[in-house]
Amino acid sequence: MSASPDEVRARFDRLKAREPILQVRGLCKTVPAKDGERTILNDVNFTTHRREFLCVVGPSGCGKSTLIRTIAGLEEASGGEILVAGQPVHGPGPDRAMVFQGYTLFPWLTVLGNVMFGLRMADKPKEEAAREARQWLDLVGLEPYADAYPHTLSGGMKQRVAIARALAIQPRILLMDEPFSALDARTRARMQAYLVDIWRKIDVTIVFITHDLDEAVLLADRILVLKTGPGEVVDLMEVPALRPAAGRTLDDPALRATLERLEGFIHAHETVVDDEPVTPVVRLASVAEEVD
Ligand SMILES: Nc1ncnc2c1ncn2[C@@H]1O[C@H](COP(=O)(O)OP(=O)(O)OP(=O)(O)O)[C@@H](O)[C@H]1O
Repeated sequence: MSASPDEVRARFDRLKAREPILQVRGLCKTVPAKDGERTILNDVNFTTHRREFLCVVGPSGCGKSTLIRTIAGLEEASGGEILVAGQPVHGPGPDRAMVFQGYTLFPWLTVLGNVMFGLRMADKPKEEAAREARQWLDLVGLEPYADAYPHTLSGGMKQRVAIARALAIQPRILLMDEPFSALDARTRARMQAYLVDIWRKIDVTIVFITHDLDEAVLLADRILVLKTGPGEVVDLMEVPALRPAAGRTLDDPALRATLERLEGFIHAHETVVDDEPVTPVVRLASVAEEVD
């Protein structure tokens, strides 16, 4: 059943009254090119609030990864600024953690060792780091696998360890760059449900890149829509539902309408980048259909 417009309005009023955690102001990114330079991101502006779940969508090559990597401090902005809890970003920091698409666990460390890694780097004593790491593993349902090595785990389990490892340093923002796109549709749907469950229990703001518009509509509070050539914001869309995922289904007419609007935006702004055709946006199954 759709949430009433008044309920949705009240929810977004509450969300926007929360402390801004991520402020992106006039962000530009240029890179050297044959004929001078190429603008990848142009004047990107948005604000994300505490405990918000923001999805970022846009056609291939529009600069989604560049945006999230610049927020992470892995790339330098060419102009503008990024503030996390009011502080300017000048490089990577413990207030932001990233989960990538590929499996990035350290293969020579156990699951527990992987989750302890950031805690040890932050000089936590070994026993305290192990105790905390076990709590994070418990949160993602993998405490029984603490002593296993990554190669013995399924793709979904590896990403749950990666999420636990990222959250263990207690970041303000969890940055996720297409974290589930290498997973099959069923596992992906389960991971979406896990992620929302975890996010509800902890104080973290999520910025989540996806190619999959269904995934964005099922997961997000708001969806940042980018276009290509150069990457610019075309909309910051509020998803008209009470909360992400649980109970959301694309049978809900309001969500269906949001999805259609998103598809319209993406198709209208799909373009040719550097004379190469752009890969079409992929849609996968809905959480409601797949989760057991
Ligand atoms: N350091 C760089 N030097 C040159 N070009 C770059 C650099 N970083 C990114 N690009 C180009 O900028 C564009 C945007 O790349 P980016 O990976 O951010 O897009 P994306 O929206 O994440 O793409 P996809 O959806 O395909 O993953 C691409 O055309 C890419 O080739």
